[in-house]
Amino acid sequence: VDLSVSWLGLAMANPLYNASGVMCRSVAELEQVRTSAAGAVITKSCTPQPRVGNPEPRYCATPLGSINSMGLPNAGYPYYRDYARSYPYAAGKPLFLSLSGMTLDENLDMLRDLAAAELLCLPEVNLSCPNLPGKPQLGYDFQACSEALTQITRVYQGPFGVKLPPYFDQVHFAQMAAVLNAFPGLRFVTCINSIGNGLVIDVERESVVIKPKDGLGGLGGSYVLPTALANVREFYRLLPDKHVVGCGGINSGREAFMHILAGATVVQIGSCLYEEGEGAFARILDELSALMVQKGYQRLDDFRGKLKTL
Ligand SMILES: C=Cc1c(C(=O)O)[nH]c(=O)[nH]c1=O
Repeated sequence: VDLSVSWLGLAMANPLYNASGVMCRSVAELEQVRTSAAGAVITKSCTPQPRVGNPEPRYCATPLGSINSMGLPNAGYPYYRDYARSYPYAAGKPLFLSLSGMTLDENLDMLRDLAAAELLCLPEVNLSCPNLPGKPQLGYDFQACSEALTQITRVYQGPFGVKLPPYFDQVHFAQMAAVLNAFPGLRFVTCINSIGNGLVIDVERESVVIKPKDGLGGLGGSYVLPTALANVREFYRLLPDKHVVGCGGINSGREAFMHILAGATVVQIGSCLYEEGEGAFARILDELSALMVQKGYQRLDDFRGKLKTL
C-alpha cells in the first residue's frame, strides 16, 4: 500500500510523526524521531528564552493514557531555530517548529526571526497550552485568537498552522472556524492538544499523581480519542481550504485509520510515543498498512474524510 502524503508542498513517505512535546525537546530526541520510521518531525513548543518548566513529578502514565503539567520546559527558540538551520530537508522528512510564547509579542518576535531566516520548516503556533499557571488557553478566547492571528499574519507571510485545544460545543467549533477561515495563510490546524486540567487520583496513596497545580494536568492517550476525532471531523468540514492534523489517542493503526477517515491529512502520536519509544512509529504504520490491505485500500486518499454517517 502507498502511505505517502503530499501537502503544503511537502512530500511525506507516511502520515505519522510525533506530537509536539514528546521526544522533541533536545537535538538527541529530535534525531531519534528523524531517524525513526516517522514521516516528519516537530519540535517541543518553545519560548524565546529556555524554561525549566514546572516542578516534578509533572507527567504520569495510566492504563488509559497520560496526564501532564510540564509547564513548557524547553531549550529556548534559538536552539530549535539552529536545529532547523542544519536540518537535512533533502532527506525528505519535513520539520515543523512549534512556538508557544508566553505572550503574543513573544510569538511575534519568534515568527519575525523565523521569517527572516527563510528556513524550510513550518511553524505550528500553539494556542492551547493548558499548564501555565494563571494563563488561560488562548484557543478558548475567540476574539483574542482573531487579534493574535491578525498580527501573526502581518509578521509571517508564509504557510503556518496552529495547535488547537479541544472544543466541546458545536457553537464553539463554528465560532473558531469563522476566526480561522479569515486567514488564508493559516494552512493547517492540529487537533487536539491535551484535554486541559484533568485530575488523576492514586487510590492506594490517596493522592494526586503530579505536583503542579495540586494535580491538575492535560489528559492524553485513550482518554481523549473520541474528543480528538470529533474535533478533526468538525474542523475538516468547517475549514474546507485547510488541512487538519490529527492528534489524540492514537495507539495503533486502528486509531490512525479513524483520524484519517475523519479527515486528517497526517497524524501525530504523543502519549503512545512517550510510553513505547520510537518503535511505535513502525508498529503503527505496519498496522495501518495491514488494515488498508484488509479493506482493499491502496492509498490514504481512498478513505480520507470518508467517514460515513447514519
Ligand atoms: C506547550 C505546553 C504544553 C504542555 C506543557 O509543556 O505543559 N503540555 C501539553 O499537554 N500541551 C502543551 O501545549
